[in-house]
Order: sequence, then structure tokens, then C-alpha cells
Amino acid sequence: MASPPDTSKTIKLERYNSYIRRVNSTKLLNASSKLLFRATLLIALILVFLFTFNYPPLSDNSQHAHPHTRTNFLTSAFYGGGAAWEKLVRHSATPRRPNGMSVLVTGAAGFVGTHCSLALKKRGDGVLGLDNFNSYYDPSLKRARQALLSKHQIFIVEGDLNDGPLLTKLFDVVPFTHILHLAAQAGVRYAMQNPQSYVASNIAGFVNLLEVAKSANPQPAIVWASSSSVYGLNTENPFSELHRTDQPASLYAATKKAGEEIAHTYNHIYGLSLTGLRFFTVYGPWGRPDMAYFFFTKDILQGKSIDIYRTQDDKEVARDFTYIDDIVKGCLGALDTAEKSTGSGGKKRGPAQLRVYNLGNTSPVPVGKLVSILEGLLNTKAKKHVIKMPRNGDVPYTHANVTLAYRDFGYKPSTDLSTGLRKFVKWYVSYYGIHSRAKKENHTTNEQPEDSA
Ligand SMILES: O=C(O)[C@H]1O[C@H](OP(=O)(O)OP(=O)(O)OC[C@H]2O[C@@H](n3ccc(=O)[nH]c3=O)[C@H](O)[C@@H]2O)[C@H](O)[C@@H](O)[C@H]1O
Repeated sequence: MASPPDTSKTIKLERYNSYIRRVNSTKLLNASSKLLFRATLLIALILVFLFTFNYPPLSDNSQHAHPHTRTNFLTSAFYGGGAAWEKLVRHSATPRRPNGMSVLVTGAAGFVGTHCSLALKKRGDGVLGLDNFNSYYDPSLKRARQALLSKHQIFIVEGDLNDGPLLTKLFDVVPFTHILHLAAQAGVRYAMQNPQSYVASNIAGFVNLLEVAKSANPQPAIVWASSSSVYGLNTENPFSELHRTDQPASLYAATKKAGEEIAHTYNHIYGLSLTGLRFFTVYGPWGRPDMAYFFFTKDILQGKSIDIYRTQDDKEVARDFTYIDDIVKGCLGALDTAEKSTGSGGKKRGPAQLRVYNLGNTSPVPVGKLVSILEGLLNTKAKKHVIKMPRNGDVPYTHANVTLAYRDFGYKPSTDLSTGLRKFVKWYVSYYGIHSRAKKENHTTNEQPEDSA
């Protein structure tokens, strides 16, 4: 007969296992309570942060804005209020010279906005930027421009033109003397892909800004970016401010033209001083990647083919390409000669200034010539694909008459296309760290160049 099994070992083993289970469950309990504690701490910290930088979240207006241009809740919370935030805003907007301006620059992280902000700050004016950092083109370029401005003590509030409460808050904190309104949905051809974004920024956003400006005390004087595209199918040359602008060829042009009419209304009813500047194909360092000179450079360097448009009747397409430094001088000249708005408490108290100026280069250049200048600077042959201009809103020709801007604030463009493109290419190869066959003089170190404004 077999002897009974020795259970003493089994019992010991079970005791041991139960001990291990107890130890493990205690560990688990400890671990989960630690986790719970950390999560609670994190939530508490976030709440403290949100209350410290308190600002009401998105307004109804901005909820309706195009997703492209919508203010992000977190960035509103980060940037939109609280004592620390107000201090940054005030510091940035305070002039450092006697009788200096305090300018709200919308679209400050944009191409023209960045250059103008730097130029204003350099001469001692106060500058506060506003930008929604949308993704129409590479936002990292906008962030790099923001970093450049930040080095010069210029703060950009991240927010949308359609965010009425945010704009009102900015005017509560700073009595801006001027607005340089450059924020817009740019680009002629993109209007066929995303028409609503033009309405949201160039019309709804502009009206929202004017609504806040007309109620502000004091009312600021406003200088804003219109466009050469308002001349549309005009055939008289060179384009003068007296020529007709009622035949826009693109929705972009139509929204800029609408802006000019809206400006008239706000000037007429509320006494806002308004100056529209019709920019002619602005180019230069820190430029816009959606523009032909910029993506031609990229494509030529990458060995990709580029489309060169010709008109339907097989003529060359030409543009009055205008260098950024000339445009900056024009913008500052317009600001310096802008008279005060006359309204107060939302009511007009007398007639106010209403102006429109061409800011061009007065010397149109065919697109083919632009490409051959780039080929020379990049020391690379372009793969050219010459095609009839698609029906995409482009006009065949632009040419500015700038007599009016010269008469009123001495505007005199002084940079020809070759000189301006050389500066652009120099910036481009440096910014993107390209070691191309670009001519020796275009090579620089990898350091971020200062802007040329
Ligand atoms: O003055 C303005 O108010 C506008 O200027 C700018 O528009 P445009 O003058 O159209 O510049 P841009 O696109 O660089 O095309 C340049 C040339 O290249 C031709 N072009 C273009 C693309 C292409 O693939 N091939 C080509 O030949 C094209 O036909 C054109 O002849 C701004 O983008 C716009 O926001 C607005 O500010």
C-alpha cells in the first residue's frame, strides 16, 4: 500500500504563494495610488495654469471661422490673458522713442508683417503682432519668423482676426495709435481650391477688426494690404489708382476689392482713417513659399520641372515684382502720413482720411526672365515647361504707376529684380542649409540671417 502523500510541503508552498500574492497586491495598490496621486497633481497643475493665464475660450465668432484659421483653445488659454500675458503685450507695444507709435501688426508672422514689424521696432515704435499661424504654407517658416521677432522683443499674440473678444481685449490693454493690417488669405490661384478661406479672412476678418477699431478709444489709424490684383482685366497701362477696378479676375482679387469698399464704409460712418496699399508681387528673403519665385528656386535646385505660363494669345506673362525693402518703406511712409481717426465712442466726429496707393516697382519683368535670373544665381539650368496660362485667376500683366505714393510719402522703389533675387537666394540657401551649385557669393554659413528690412 502506498504511503499517504506528504502534504506538509504542499501546505508550505500554498502559504508561500499566498504571501507572494499579498505582497504583489500591496505593491499594485501602492503603484496605483502613486499613479492616482500623480494624475491628480497633473490635473491640479493644469487647472492652476489655465486660471493663471485666464482668457475666455473661443468666441462664437471664431468657432465659425474656417478650420484653417480657427484659434486653438489651448493657445488662447496660453496667450490670451492674465497679468503675465498683459505685461508681455504692453511691453511689446510700448514705443521707445518720443512720440513713437504703438502699432498692432496683424499677420506679423507673415512675410511682409515680419519685415515691417522689425523696421518699426528698430526705429523705436511699439509693435504687437497678431497671427493665427495657419497652415496655408509651412507653419515652421512662420515660427522661425516669430523667433526672429522675439529676439527683437516683439511679441506675437496667437489668435484669429475673427476672434472679437480677443481683439477687444488687446485694445483694452493697449491704446494702439495704428493698425498695420497685413493678415489675409493670400494667393491668387488657391482661391479656386478654398474660396471660403478668402471670405473668412479677407472679408469677415477685416470687418471684425474694423468693428473693434471703430469702438476703440482712441480709434487707431489703419493701414492695410490691398493688392495689385484689384486691377483685374484692366488694360490701361501702367496701372493708376484712377483706373477701373471692377473686373477682378480671381476671388482673391474680389475680396481685396471688397475690402476697399468696406474701408470706404467704415471711414464714412465711423470716421476711421484708412489707407489701402496695393502691393505688386512682393518678393525677398523670408518670403512666401507659395509664390512662383520661391517654388521655382526650390524646384530648380531639386531638378524638378517648372511651369512657365504664357497668355492665351501666346504672349509673355509679366509682373511688376517689388522687393520687400521697398514695400517696407512704403508701409512706414503710409503709417507716418496717416492722419488720426476722427471718431470716438463708436461715432464719427468729422471727416477722416481715406486713401489708396499702388506700391510697385514700376518695371514689369516677364516670368521667363525671372527664371533666367534664378538659373544664373543658382548656377543650374531649369527644366522649363512652357504652357498656356490655365484659367486660374492669374492676370497676364501688372505694372504700377506710383506717382501718388511718391507725392504723398516719397515712395521710390530702388531694387531691381536681379539685385532682389540675389538677396533672396542668399537667404534661401542659408535658411534651408543648402550646399548647392549656387554661385559662391550666395553661400553663407548656416546662421539665420537677419532680415534686410
Ligand atoms: O500682386 C499681388 O497682389 C499678388 O501678387 C502675388 O500674386 P502673383 O503676381 O500671381 O505672384 P506669383 O504667384 O508668384 O506668380 C508670379 C508670376 O508667375 C506666374 N506663374 C505662376 C506659377 C507657375 O507655376 N508658373 C507661372 O508662370 C504667374 O502667372 C505670375 O505671372 C501674390 O501671390 C498674391 O498674394 C498677391 O499679393
